[in-house]
Amino acid sequence: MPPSTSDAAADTTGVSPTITHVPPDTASVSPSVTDVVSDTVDASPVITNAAPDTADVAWGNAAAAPDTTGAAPSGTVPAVSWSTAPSSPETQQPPVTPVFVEPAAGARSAPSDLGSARTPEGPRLSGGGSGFSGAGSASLGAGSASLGAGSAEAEPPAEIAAVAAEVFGDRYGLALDYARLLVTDGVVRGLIGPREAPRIWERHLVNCAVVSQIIPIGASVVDVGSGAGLPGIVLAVARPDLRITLVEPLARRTAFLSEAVTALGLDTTVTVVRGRAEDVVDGPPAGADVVTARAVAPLDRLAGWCLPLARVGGRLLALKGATAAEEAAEHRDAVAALGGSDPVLRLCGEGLIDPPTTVLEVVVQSRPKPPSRVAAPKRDTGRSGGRASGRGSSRRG
Ligand SMILES: C[S@@+](CC[C@H](N)C(=O)[O-])C[C@H]1O[C@@H](n2cnc3c(N)ncnc32)[C@H](O)[C@@H]1O
Repeated sequence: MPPSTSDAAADTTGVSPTITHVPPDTASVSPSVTDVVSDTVDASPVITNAAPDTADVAWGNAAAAPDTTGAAPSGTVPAVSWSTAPSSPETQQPPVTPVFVEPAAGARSAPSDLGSARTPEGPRLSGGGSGFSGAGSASLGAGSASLGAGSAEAEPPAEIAAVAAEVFGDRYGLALDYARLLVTDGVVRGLIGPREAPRIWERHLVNCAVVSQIIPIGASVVDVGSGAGLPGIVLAVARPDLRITLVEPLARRTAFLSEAVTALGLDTTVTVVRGRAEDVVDGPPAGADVVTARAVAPLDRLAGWCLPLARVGGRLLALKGATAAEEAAEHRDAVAALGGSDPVLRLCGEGLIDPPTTVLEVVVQSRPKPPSRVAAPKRDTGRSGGRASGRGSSRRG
């Protein structure tokens, strides 16, 4: 089936998914946005009691990222090389049991403390900051040696400031607080690569926020593999009407997420669950209207993890990179076998960012039958004169 529109991006030529253009907004700024995140901090000494990671967390631009080691197909997702080289301690731990992560103790519970950080009219491009890192927070900022420099980097560059203000609206100040957190504690604690700090807005915050264009009002959202909160916390910042669950298996990341949620005053709308997506399917995250994932795994595996977390009629929104269309075509059959629709390629933020954020949307159409079991050997009842044998066999007296 050819794309439904002819003005699709060049990389979609000849492949099948329908391409849907989300109505563009009116802003004229076209920042250069790419999907590449470079995180080289896996060796960070802050890693201690981390849960197991998987080999699928370093997806993306394998050629460009030294730590992707060819384990992942190139170009399947924004290349967030969050790390996890096979030798990482994170890979050597036993599986984790899903747990809810309590909000950080002592952190402030209401965003009102942020006060002057809110600038509904537009970006605050200078000023003393909101005192976010550390102020009233249990541990964010503690031990951070680079808050000053990081805080300066948290301001969006001029060319994207107007877009950021438009995308986040009256939550812009909160987005700025989150940016400040990412470029300070996020870097110090090894959740964000240092090189990401200067481009945190265009490559991460705005890139994720525009996906809210295709999320209905009041939706329940599960963000699988949130990492430092992308896109989950960004969506929570931009859209207070959403109820969001962040699912992330690594302890140091859920610790950061929990602290960030509390410090940003998002406790009432955001829940952090430590666990793998495939292990939380029987828990509260299940039955969601929308499941999001960015840079977590190729579409077939992602569908296997995420579709069971959505209700029938709910949707997986997989944030992907430039080769999304090819990935959709490659994995269409696998997704269908999992009860998903044909993936539809949706472009979010057109007219705001260039390139727009590419999302593969899959609707949950049915629940696939569980794999059939191998028939158990017939139990010998003894009536035929044969001998009952084997473990667990029994005779009636
Ligand atoms: C490359 S990072 C991306 C983080 C974030 N989504 C972003 O775009 O910046 C992949 C994340 O997926 C998580 N992850 C890997 N396997 C997972 C699974 N089975 N269920 C949930 N999360 C998983 C990893 O722990 C890691 O935080």
